[in-house]
Amino acid sequence: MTRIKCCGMTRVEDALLAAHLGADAIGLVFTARSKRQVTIERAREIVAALPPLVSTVALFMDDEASLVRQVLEEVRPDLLQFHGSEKDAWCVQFGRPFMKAIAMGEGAAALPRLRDYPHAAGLLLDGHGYGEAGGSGKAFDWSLLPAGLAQPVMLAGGLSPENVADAVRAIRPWAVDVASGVESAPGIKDPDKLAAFIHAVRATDAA
Ligand SMILES: O=C(O)c1ccccc1NCC(=O)[C@H](O)[C@H](O)COP(=O)(O)O
Repeated sequence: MTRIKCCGMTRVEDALLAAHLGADAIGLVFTARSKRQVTIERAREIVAALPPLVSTVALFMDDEASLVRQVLEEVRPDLLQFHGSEKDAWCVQFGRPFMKAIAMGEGAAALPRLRDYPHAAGLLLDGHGYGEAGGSGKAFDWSLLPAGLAQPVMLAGGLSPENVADAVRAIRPWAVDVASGVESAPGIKDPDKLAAFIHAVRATDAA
């Protein structure tokens, strides 16, 4: 079964809808580099409203360790996700499971970085270029992915209700992740797109 993470939640109602439609995880973006940045207060409201067994992922991009610690203490996410040039040793300092995003936008030049995060619980492969923010809506060339990566792969970057079935069939990733492809505006989820995205993944799994 392909896990589904819906990222860039800024409203309680969107996070609840994603959960009730069957999303496995929601993402909360804390970096100021994002158009989907949430305050700690709003993040706490979202986390408190979620039903059990829906995971919460806190995202950062080259932020201060003090912000990560504050979020861990005050929001209590299940998983961290680092989106910038953070090194494996830096990510490990928090003693929590983390995903490392790898910018795949440069094509084959990005492949060596897939081996740089031995302590990551998984790799989130995104479509933007190195140093650029996530949530870009850019896809990358899925055929670049080497077989037999040691860590679970979360496929991201330009996924939408229209292309996610192809992505799941082509890659069979551990999980898929979407932000802009299910939005009407940055941080505002479109209920129809959200439902269509989750349905497309589940239908592909079942086929
Ligand atoms: O979503 C953001 O605004 C964002 C900004 C800075 C760093 C990371 C960010 N999002 C990370 C995600 O996990 C997104 O879901 C991922 O980049 C896919 O986005 P999209 O291509 O829009 O589906």
